[in-house]
Amino acid sequence: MSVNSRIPGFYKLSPPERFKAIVERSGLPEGELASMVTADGKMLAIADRMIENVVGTLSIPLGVAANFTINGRDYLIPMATEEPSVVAAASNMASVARLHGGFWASSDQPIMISQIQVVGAKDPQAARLRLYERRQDLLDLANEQDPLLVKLGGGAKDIEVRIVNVADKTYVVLHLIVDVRDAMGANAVNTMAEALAPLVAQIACGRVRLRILSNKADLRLARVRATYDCQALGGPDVVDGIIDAYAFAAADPYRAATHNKGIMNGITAVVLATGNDTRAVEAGAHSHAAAGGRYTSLSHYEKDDAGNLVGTLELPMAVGLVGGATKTHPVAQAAVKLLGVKGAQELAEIIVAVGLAQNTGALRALAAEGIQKGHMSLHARNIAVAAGADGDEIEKVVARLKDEGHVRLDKAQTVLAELRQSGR
Ligand SMILES: CC(C)(COP(=O)([O-])OP(=O)([O-])OC[C@H]1O[C@@H](n2cnc3c(N)ncnc32)[C@H](O)[C@@H]1OP(=O)([O-])[O-])[C@@H](O)C(=O)NCCC(=O)NCCSC(=O)C[C@@](C)(O)CC(=O)[O-]
Ligand SMILES: NC(=O)C1=CN([C@@H]2O[C@H](COP(=O)(O)OP(=O)(O)OC[C@H]3O[C@@H](n4cnc5c(N)ncnc54)[C@H](OP(=O)(O)O)[C@@H]3O)[C@@H](O)[C@H]2O)C=CC1
Repeated sequence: MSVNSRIPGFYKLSPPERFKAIVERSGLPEGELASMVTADGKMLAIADRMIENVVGTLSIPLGVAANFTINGRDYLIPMATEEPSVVAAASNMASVARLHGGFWASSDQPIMISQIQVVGAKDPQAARLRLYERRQDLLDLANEQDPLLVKLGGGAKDIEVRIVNVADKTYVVLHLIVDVRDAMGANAVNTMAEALAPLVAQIACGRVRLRILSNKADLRLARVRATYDCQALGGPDVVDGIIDAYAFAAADPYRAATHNKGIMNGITAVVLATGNDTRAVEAGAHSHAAAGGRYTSLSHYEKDDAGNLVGTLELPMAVGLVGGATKTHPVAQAAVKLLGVKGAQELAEIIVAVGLAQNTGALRALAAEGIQKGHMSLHARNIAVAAGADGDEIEKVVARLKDEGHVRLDKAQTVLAELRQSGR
């Protein structure tokens, strides 16, 4: 059935009114869409302020990874993800890393880059130098936009001016380099870039087009290392298998994409749980993986003298504690409280530690028993539910699927039918 999606002023309705409108337009029974609107009134009101055209909320499971020690301190780490076995794998590797002191992490100052694109400058090379000559004026104007940030020790710190050539065009691109302290910083630096645009256009004798941050936040790297005990991982062959898996990802972009997806399983889950911008972090990660001109592994693995596995990971980590959904979503606020973090850099360090643990967990499984055993046995619960199992039936179906080694929907449906027929 086709739906007429033109709804003038849809955004002006309340969430219940919008829901009524989409039920009418969809032609579906209300009951089939009712799960969209299960949030309580308070949460619905919060959601309605967070984004546009809200009808309801989507609950994503929130797990807490155990066993993490980072820079000598223990953390309970909230992770929001829909994917089974992610939290288990992170907790598992954190307990192995713990045997050698856990994760050791560090991070750069929270520096973001905002880009101002100038088009039509007749003398781009000279324009570039004129912009450098006015560096202090530009920084002063930027800092007038955010006195609080400056008071906190942040603010615009420097400029860089690049020439970008595309076909027959030349753009003069000014980078405003801003210390955003405990913010993710997008809004803060975008405000500065927009305020600077007229002066930049005047100095460069061109016209400004884009004024927006770069998600290639490569001045804001977070890094982590951990030593995983050889025996606890399963022995020297597993360690060698992990190193082979890493070498494969380092050399082959097809494998690197999956390898890095495994890292992002952990990273995105913590970024989301803390109300941070998952797309910004993901864009930063993948641009970093391709920084050398060829897409490759974000992590590295090697052996120490005793044959233990040493894992390292380094990537941009633009996360904050003061802006975005971190301040407006009650679950994100609770997640930040549970972590007990004092600043954005500490949060960034925790997130990369989870990314490394997640990556090592997946590689260990791949190098040892294969991914399906652990992942699919935890996924079996989803399959049982998808087959229609309810209450006690779920664990019974899961047990049969695992015993018989087939975690598949058709098998789950057959098992469920048999259970119901036999009345067990
Ligand atoms: C799932 C495990 C850990 C089981 O592994 P296991 O050896 O059966 O676990 P165990 O029963 O010996 O328990 C060891 C520890 O794991 C944790 N653990 C164990 N079970 C649970 C559970 N049910 N719930 C929560 N935590 C669990 C827990 O910390 C536990 O310690 P304990 O608490 O007993 O002292 C293992 O099979 C594993 O790590 N598998 C890999 C899972 C994975 O990586 N999933 C990601 C999804 S696949 C993907 O998207 C990415 C990928 C794979 O393509 C990336 C790539 O290719 O690189
Ligand atoms: N490409 C991208 O990634 C884009 C992302 N976004 C979105 O931008 C949002 C993040 O922007 P962000 O600038 O972090 O958010 P906010 O603008 O909400 O927060 C930053 C502001 O908070 C104030 N502040 C208070 N205390 C501190 C502190 N300790 N450290 C730093 N600042 C402090 C500052 O001054 P003051 O109070 O004076 O403002 C600062 O400008 C996210 O929701 C993201 O999704 C938006 C556009 C593009």
